[in-house]
Amino acid sequence: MRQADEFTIKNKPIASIDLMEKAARSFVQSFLRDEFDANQRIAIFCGKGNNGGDGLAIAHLLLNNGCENVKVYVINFSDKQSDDFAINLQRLDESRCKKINVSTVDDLKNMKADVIIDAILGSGLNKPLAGDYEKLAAFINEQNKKVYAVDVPTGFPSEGIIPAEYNGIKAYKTICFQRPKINFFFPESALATQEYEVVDIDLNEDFIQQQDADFYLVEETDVRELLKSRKLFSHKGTYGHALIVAGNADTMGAALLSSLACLHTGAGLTTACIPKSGLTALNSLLPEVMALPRDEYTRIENPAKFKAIAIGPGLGVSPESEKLLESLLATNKPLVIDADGLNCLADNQTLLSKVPKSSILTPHMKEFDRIFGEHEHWWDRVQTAKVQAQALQIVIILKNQFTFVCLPDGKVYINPTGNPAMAQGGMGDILTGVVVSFLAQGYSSAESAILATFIHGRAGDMLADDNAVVTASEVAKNMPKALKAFQ
Ligand SMILES: NC(=O)C1=CN([C@@H]2O[C@H](COP(=O)(O)OP(=O)(O)OC[C@H]3O[C@@H](n4cnc5c(N)ncnc54)[C@H](OP(=O)(O)O)[C@@H]3O)[C@@H](O)[C@H]2O)[C@@H](O)CC1
Ligand SMILES: Nc1ncnc2c1ncn2[C@@H]1O[C@H](COP(=O)(O)OP(=O)(O)O)[C@@H](O)[C@H]1O
Repeated sequence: MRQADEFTIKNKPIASIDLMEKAARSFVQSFLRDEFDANQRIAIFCGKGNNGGDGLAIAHLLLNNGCENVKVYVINFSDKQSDDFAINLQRLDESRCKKINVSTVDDLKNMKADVIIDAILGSGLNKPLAGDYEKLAAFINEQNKKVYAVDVPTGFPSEGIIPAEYNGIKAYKTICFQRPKINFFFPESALATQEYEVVDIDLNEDFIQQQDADFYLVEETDVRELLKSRKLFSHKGTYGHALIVAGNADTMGAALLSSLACLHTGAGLTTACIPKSGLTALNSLLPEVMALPRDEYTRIENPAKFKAIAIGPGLGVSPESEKLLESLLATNKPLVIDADGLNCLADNQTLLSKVPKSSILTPHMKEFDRIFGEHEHWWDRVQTAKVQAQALQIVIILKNQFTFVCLPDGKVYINPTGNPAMAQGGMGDILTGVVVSFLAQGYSSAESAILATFIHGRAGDMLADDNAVVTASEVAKNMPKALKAFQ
């Protein structure tokens, strides 16, 4: 973003002070949508870098928008100041805005505010908060007021490890510029901000898009580009035959859910390889799905006849499961490996090196750590996923509220869809069915993973518009509608 900032200033042409003004304008627009009471006491805390410069410009704009009770607290803990901060300070001095210089936290004894704007430190944070800054963050947090952070809460790193003992400002909302910070996608960010909103500040989009980055946020346009519509004269053979090796006596539901999702995502044929005890349930609940009774097998006869194979949901961890997995690994065709398939890999790490290239692993956090080692921080976990996807030449779908799709070329696609209404057992089984369905239909592993995570989440989002909770089978059944929205 810093490069985009510089590029925009050089090429637009726009002076950095005008870009700051634009950022402040976008912030104020969003802020006033939430906080429309013009009589509220608004305290704006400004550091002396560009984040603080934004804060000063925001103060000016709020006054011009009829907010009468705006007070600026200039945080004077450092002698250094940025050029644009200095320009905006001069502008503010010439206005009627009240300004207080803060040299120590004691200067804030009489501070009164209904709402606080945090413009102390932004993306320039280069070390953990300590000393006066740490005390100031604690003071602001103790006020128990709504805090709106400008671009990033003070003390929150935009990227890298988020310390477990987070000592920065706890914002009610962060209004950030042009792109979300990567760290907003990690669960630890909940310590620093309850929510975030991205506002446009007119940075040069072409430049941003051309940047060679490690992290990409999947957007609707990407999905629209990837998805192919069903063709005239196509038939079930056109859309591939998927095999799902899943289920056990007490976890047959997992196999049914994956098969249901595979069916509803459009695979031409779906076969479920399940224990005999599940056949009645399969035949009565999912008559479209074929069965391959599993009890007597420790390997699949003729796996080559399937275009795509998934293994794991509800499978159980046992020597038989491991043998089954091993036999599929030996075919050297990409597999989708989930749940107990992953647990078998964790139990027998020698199998990991046998995972065929372009296979897709779909672990949640715990499954991931069982295979690749414990991780204290999400940042580290995603770095490991990125490295392992490259080393093993596979796709790793690391699942969470925001799912990270790590590709063999080292790129990481962040999936923005999905919601807490989906936090219920069986949701991962659905994702497996969706992934294998796309794979069967001829999409590449990377495409299947990106499409599956996005549309699975979107199907859940559509349902969550009217429902507090959505079940896994509802998400599966909503896949056709979610897909249709992209045609
Ligand atoms: N990019 C964009 O698109 C746009 C960005 N804009 C805005 O600019 C903001 C970034 O501004 P910025 O680069 O001036 O840094 P900022 O966050 O104000 O910090 C200032 C100084 O603080 C210091 N410091 C750091 N950590 C510290 C610590 N723990 N404890 C104590 N001090 C610490 C450090 O000084 P140093 O340690 O190097 O002496 C640093 O130089 C960005 O968040 C956004 O609001 C918009 O205006 C326009 C478009
Ligand atoms: N709060 C949430 N927001 C978005 N997606 C969620 C949320 N909770 C769960 N999901 C999605 O649901 C799925 C859960 O997978 P998993 O934990 O393997 O479930 P299960 O083992 O019960 O099938 C993942 O795809 C995950 O992204």
